[in-house]
Amino acid sequence: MARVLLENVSVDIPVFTSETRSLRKSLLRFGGGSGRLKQESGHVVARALNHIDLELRDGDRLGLVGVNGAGKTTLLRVLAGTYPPTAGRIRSEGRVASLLDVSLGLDYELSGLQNIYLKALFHGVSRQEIDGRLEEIIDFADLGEFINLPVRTYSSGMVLRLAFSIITSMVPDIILMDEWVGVGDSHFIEKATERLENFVGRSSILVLASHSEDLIRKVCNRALLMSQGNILTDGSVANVYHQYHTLGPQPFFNDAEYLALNADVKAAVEAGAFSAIGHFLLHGIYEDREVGRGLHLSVFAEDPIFQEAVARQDSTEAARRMIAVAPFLASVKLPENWRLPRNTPIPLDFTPPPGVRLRIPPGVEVPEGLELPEVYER
Ligand SMILES: Nc1ncnc2c1ncn2[C@@H]1O[C@H](COP(=O)(O)OP(=O)(O)OP(=O)(O)O)[C@@H](O)[C@H]1O
Repeated sequence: MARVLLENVSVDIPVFTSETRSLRKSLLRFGGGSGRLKQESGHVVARALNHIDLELRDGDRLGLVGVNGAGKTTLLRVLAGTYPPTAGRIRSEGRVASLLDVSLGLDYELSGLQNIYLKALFHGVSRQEIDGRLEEIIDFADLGEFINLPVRTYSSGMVLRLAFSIITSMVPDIILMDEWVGVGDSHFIEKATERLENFVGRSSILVLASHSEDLIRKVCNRALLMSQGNILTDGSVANVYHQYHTLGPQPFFNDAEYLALNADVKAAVEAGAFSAIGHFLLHGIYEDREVGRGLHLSVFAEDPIFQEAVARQDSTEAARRMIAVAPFLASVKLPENWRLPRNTPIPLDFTPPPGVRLRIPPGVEVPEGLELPEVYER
């Protein structure tokens, strides 16, 4: 039985570059520390994962979905044990095979044959098990006489073939992959794809990060929508993509929170009538509802853009307006460390109802000379 449990896991990565000094200076100048780049005891660190809770069980084929920099690879590295969490803890039961850096752990001075033992032992495979699979590993790598020569004499494609052959000969419980590995020339790729499918099929848990929706839909039965180091949604692949395509990687819609706040919807979803996001786009957005994170749709009562979209029954446009305005509402709680792009448009055309205050969210810059309306908090 395989199982993985992440509790409140955060990862901060120190950023050491020649720019660091000036980066530190600009952080000081802009009063930095609230966003994804923070100063910690004189160093600049990037928050790559932010308070992640996640449980994986037998049968999970988890797809990691999100834009560049969302935290997918970092999450895989934490699961692989390459990045220790800065905070929180991980418990994992089962043998892990990571296809993130397949050639990691090879010694280039040793022969291919010696490396088979070295790398397999490194992954916790016993000598006896390796003996039993040796012939098959060598056959698959198809390196001919090179198997007895030092790996430093191999081309990069040959190194990958050897490493791939060793890893995929294992029988792991948990497989970690960043995109579907493609190795070697076209003939080898064909062989490798078949081998990879068998390899994945034998595992109990798969975690696959990919920008290919087709691949995730084909391989996975569960998905996470990640953004800025946070998990926004954990649910079925269909729901995650539905949300990703309509709302984008925004923090304002979370299935669990929407259902907890709207008991009637929860009942309908449990009865199988809708998914949470499906209900929201078909019905919820037209009603005065709590969306989550302190966002209530009644704040759009006097907004012509939102109301016109609702009148046209254009839920996508209404949702777009919602996510353009929501970060600027003082009552909306953004995830910790959430930071918007500097040039995010400020919705100056939005008029809130009396008593509702607006603010400039972390990360957004007010263009020089722009007078903010009265409703913005200073
Ligand atoms: N080695 C590193 N040095 C500095 N920052 C890093 C490093 N690795 C990750 N980060 C930070 O962590 C964030 C998450 O990166 P990660 O590589 O996990 O994203 P991703 O979702 O896999 O992106 P992509 O789709 O581009 O592969 C990045 O925005 C970056 O700020």
